Amino acid sequence: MGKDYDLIVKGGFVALPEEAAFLDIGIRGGKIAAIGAELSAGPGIEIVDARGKWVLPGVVDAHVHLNEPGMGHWEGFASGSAALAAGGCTTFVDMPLNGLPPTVNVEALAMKADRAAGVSSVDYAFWGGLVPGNVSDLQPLHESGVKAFKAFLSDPGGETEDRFREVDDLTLLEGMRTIASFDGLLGLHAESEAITSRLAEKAAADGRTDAADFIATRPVVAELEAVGRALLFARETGCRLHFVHMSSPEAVELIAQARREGLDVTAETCPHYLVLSDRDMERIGPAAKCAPPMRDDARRERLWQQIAEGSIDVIASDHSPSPEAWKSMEGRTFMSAWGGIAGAQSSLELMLDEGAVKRGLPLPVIAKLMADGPAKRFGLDDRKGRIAVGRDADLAIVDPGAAYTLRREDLYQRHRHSPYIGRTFSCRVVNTFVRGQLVYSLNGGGIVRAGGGELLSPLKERVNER
Ligand SMILES: NC(=O)NC(NC(N)=O)C(=O)[O-]
Ligand SMILES: [Zn+2]
Ligand SMILES: [Zn+2]
Repeated sequence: MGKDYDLIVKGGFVALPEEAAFLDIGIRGGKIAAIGAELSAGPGIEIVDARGKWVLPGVVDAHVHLNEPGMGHWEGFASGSAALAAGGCTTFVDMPLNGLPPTVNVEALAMKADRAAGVSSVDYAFWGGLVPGNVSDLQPLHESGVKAFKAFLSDPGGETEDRFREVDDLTLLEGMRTIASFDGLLGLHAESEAITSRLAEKAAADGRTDAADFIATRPVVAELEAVGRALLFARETGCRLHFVHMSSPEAVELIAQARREGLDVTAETCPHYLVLSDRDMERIGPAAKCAPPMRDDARRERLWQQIAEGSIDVIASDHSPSPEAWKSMEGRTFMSAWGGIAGAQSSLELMLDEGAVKRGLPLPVIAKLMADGPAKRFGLDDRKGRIAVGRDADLAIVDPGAAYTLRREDLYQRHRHSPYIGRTFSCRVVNTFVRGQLVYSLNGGGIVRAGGGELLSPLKERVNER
């Protein structure tokens, strides 16, 4: 007779969907086979002692930019997935931009899948892009397994000719009609190009280049206008929408209202909008630059309330790395520095520290925002997102007593800048399991199993055979 389990994670404080409790998790063949108070450990079963630890479902980070193909010198699937694993993430969904070519047709998708295969340490899926001129590529991309489409309403930035571009209103409308026709999902970077670009021009003309000036070029109203316009188009087309990196509680409220009216729409925010403010952007400098910018403390606290009220569906890192030179004030200004936070490794620890420890949010709430919520929204919940029998054994084990101060050398990403360097965390990810395999061990050598990640929606034969 075969053994009941390959592995038992014993005695941890386990975040189930509805409650957290001291439980054992039995794992067999990479899946969760049993959850119980005292699972019996027969001969040959490996035991992981999780007493005194928190056991959470592995984070599903639905918003990262790992930059391959073409921009692997900025990040890459190996280094980016290592940082994610060290932060308790077991699945990511990679954005269609910042790599070259951008993922706006099936050919580009196949190139990206090639680069990730055998390289990523955690499981993954892909976004496709909606840009001017590619509406006819949306259905083929959908059939090739992209989990959602991304469009920018404002200029995504970057300097190359063939970079990802923002949509005009007609492209957005027609794209939404097409995506609705196959019941796909559209994710939006929602800031008004008309407002932000004119304010940026004026600032440039006046020689205003510092952090406060940058923040002033991207006001809350620019987010509200873009969200409002997209919701109007969603009413018109029936397209399902996901608003990425919402920075203001006003925008989250607009989305919540639309949902009450029956629209199929979700809101994402990121740890940086919850733990950093506009003042922190000024204090930290370009490592804390992103768009939309961080807001004032009152808005930040209101976002935490909206989390407690259930108005926010997804927390994602928006890990958008760049070389150090792009984040330096040498030869640059805050205004010309790269916009993007390279914080993937810290997402779960930030949410646990600031959410669970400081604000008393239950672990299941954090688990829902960081694993179950994104898994559901991005169609990965057949395998991912929960600690439940039958799901993949993807686990993040956190030591709630392992306070530490983040140093550059702790980071696994390619370029070691982060707005959180020097920050003291009250807890730390100690082990990350993907499908029952230990991938990251804080005290046992860091990344102990590289390159074992799987593409969750394999490209069709047709694509591979090209
Ligand atoms: N080109 C980017 O990666 N942009 C990202 N940058 C941010 N958020 O500052 C994003 O998601 O918009
Ligand atoms: Zn964005
Ligand atoms: Zn992004």
